[in-house]
Amino acid sequence: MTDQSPDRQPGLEAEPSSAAVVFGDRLDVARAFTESLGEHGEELGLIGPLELPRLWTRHVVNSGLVAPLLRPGRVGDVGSGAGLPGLVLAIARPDVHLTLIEPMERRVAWLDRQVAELGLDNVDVVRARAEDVKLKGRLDQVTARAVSALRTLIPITAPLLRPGGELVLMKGSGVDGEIGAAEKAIRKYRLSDVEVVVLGEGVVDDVTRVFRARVPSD
Ligand SMILES: C[S@@+](CC[C@H](N)C(=O)[O-])C[C@H]1O[C@@H](n2cnc3c(N)ncnc32)[C@H](O)[C@@H]1O
Repeated sequence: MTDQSPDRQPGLEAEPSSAAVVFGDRLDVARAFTESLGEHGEELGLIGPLELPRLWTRHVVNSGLVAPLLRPGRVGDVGSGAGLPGLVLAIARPDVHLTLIEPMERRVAWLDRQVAELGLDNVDVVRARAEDVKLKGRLDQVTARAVSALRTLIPITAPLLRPGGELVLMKGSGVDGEIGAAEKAIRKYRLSDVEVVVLGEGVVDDVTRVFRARVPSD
């Protein structure tokens, strides 16, 4: 563990050494975001009262581990909430454009404020549900975390992808069961190259799992 910020808020997890591995030269921006989320997240209803002591590892580093799966292009993050993983990925990957799709007004206001305060020019925030957002068939990749089970998440995320686009959906240890329950949706949206990618081995104690799949190119 390293603690770069002796003034950090009481209760906020000290910065783990994995943060430097994941964020590299973007660590200062990730640190500013984490400190701001630690300071305001609970009062704004963005994180629960138990999250401060694990904010870095369970949320920020966990989200940032997905960054190497993104390709330069346009990525949509469905249900960004506090900015996980979308805003964190925008911090880690300034070469990728992130569109954060979030229906709740208060969360959208938080995301807009963070984009401005962190000086990010590769993010836009759209207040909408995934089902209603005017981005059908436009995105190269779609991410999501803690929005819903795959069997309901695939039908609201896959339509946003351009032909040949890719789902990059963060999931917990029950992902294999979710894939089984989502068989019908996987067939309906003709997903191919379905795999579970495990990220962070040797870097963090709790690995991150991603459901990755491609929609047809035609
Ligand atoms: C449990 S929170 C998770 C937030 C964040 N992704 C995270 O990992 O902390 C679920 C978020 O998804 C949003 N959401 C729920 N249904 C949605 C939909 N149909 N389209 C877009 N966002 C949705 C909610 O407003 C909420 O911010």
